Amino acid sequence: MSSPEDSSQDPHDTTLTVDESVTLTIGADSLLILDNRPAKADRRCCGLLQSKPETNHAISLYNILGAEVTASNLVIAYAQPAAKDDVSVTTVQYSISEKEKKAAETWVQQLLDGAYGKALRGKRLKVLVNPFGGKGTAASLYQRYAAPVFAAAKCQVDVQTTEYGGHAINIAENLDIDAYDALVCCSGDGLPYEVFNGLGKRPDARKALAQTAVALLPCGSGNGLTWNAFGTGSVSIAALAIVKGLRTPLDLVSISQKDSRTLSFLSQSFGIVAECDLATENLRWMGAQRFTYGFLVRLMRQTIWPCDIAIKVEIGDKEGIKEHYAAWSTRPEEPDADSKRLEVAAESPGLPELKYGTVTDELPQGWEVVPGETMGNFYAGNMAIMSKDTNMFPATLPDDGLMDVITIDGTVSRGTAITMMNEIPSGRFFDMPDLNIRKASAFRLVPHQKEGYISIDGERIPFETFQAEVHQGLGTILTKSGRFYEAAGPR
Ligand SMILES: Nc1ncnc2c1ncn2[C@@H]1O[C@H](COP(=O)(O)OP(=O)(O)OP(=O)(O)O)[C@@H](O)[C@H]1O
Repeated sequence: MSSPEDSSQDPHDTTLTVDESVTLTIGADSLLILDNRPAKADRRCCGLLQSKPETNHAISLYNILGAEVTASNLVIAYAQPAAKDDVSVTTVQYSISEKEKKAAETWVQQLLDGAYGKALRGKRLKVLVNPFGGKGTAASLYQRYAAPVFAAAKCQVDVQTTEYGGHAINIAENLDIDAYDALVCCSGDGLPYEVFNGLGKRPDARKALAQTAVALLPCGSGNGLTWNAFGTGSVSIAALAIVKGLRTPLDLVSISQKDSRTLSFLSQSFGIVAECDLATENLRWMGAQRFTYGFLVRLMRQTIWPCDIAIKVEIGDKEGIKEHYAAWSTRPEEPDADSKRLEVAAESPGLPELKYGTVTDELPQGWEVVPGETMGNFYAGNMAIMSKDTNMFPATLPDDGLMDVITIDGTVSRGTAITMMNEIPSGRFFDMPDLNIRKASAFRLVPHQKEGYISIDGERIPFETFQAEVHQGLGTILTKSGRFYEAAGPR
């Protein structure tokens, strides 16, 4: 423990005493502040003696955004839990003498090491704001809830408003990838979809996708990327998670149709889910409720969406999928995995070849043909949570090179369909007998009808044959823990 008289700090000493009798101790998970200063007798307001403010408290290290020694103060900025789903930036400040400065500087480094762990400090962020995302409030949400968090964490921020549909594709395609650590979208999942595709269009696509992490400040209706990466729908909590975020590889899926090839990061759907997503655009004002409303309306009609489906199945049974999830989630962390991935991407920077060709090629050998005459719901997921409380694919993993493919027959009773929908938040949905689920590396879907909806990450693509193929760990996102949100896994 150091005294105020000490002029230097033992780099392993976790306690610093400042301002005569304030002790600051860095614990395993939190910073403890014990303020033993007497209340100032002259702190009077309107003739009343003010009580000493409550300053003895613990601040979670995760919430510490920044700390610095200025000319005569030690200043610590942190995210303080505010309303139920928010944090706000707060600072504490203690005066320090010239003699105490050196010790304080050493202690600050120790505090920041504990507060940031393996996360990069002072990230350089390119922020894209979609003025029309969700309910059209992305710009004000950013200013009010995210900007102060980034500023307190000393992130370098470059904000750009998207000016037209597809603008984020152009921005990502032409981005100076060495100038930024992450591309942060202030929108729904539509902008990250464009960003992944913009990075994917570059001649150095693989390098750009490995180098540039993508993150989402949740300003849309679904916000799947934020839920999976950070487990929140709050802009301020997501901003804190971006500041503390760890680079995490993410499988991306190539979608080919005729001669086009695009990338998907979240999901591909055909049938009831695609319609709920795409045919309810006029109900944006309802927020996420529009998906549930769309589902119930379509369910009452009990529609089927006939198609041919062939799947390159890797794990075909639920127990096998759970075992795979458990084994993958508990595997030891490979040291230097991120730098090795960056090296590989720099050596062969182009987009990976398609292993299974495109829809114009013969169906590859060994794919399982799934009956689709009475298809009700075809839904493939690359992430677990599609929107708040919609843990649709609990066994997905960020970079196992597999996507989870769900099929539900359109002839199941309405009662069963409603029970299935109600059991999604609890996770019991996964084990219901009418839910077929496979882990796959590729699939092809041929619609029989002339018109309908196919949704890729919530974006509409032409209603015609498409093929999907996973590329293991091709993209990069920021997550809180290097994995998807902990609560999402299968029960
Ligand atoms: N200035 C703009 N004018 C018109 N369209 C825009 C503009 N900027 C972005 N877009 C379009 O907005 C769409 C993306 O919106 P966003 O990212 O908010 O996702 P979303 O999928 O609409 O969100 P959600 O469905 O979750 O509410 C993209 O299609 C994009 O091209």
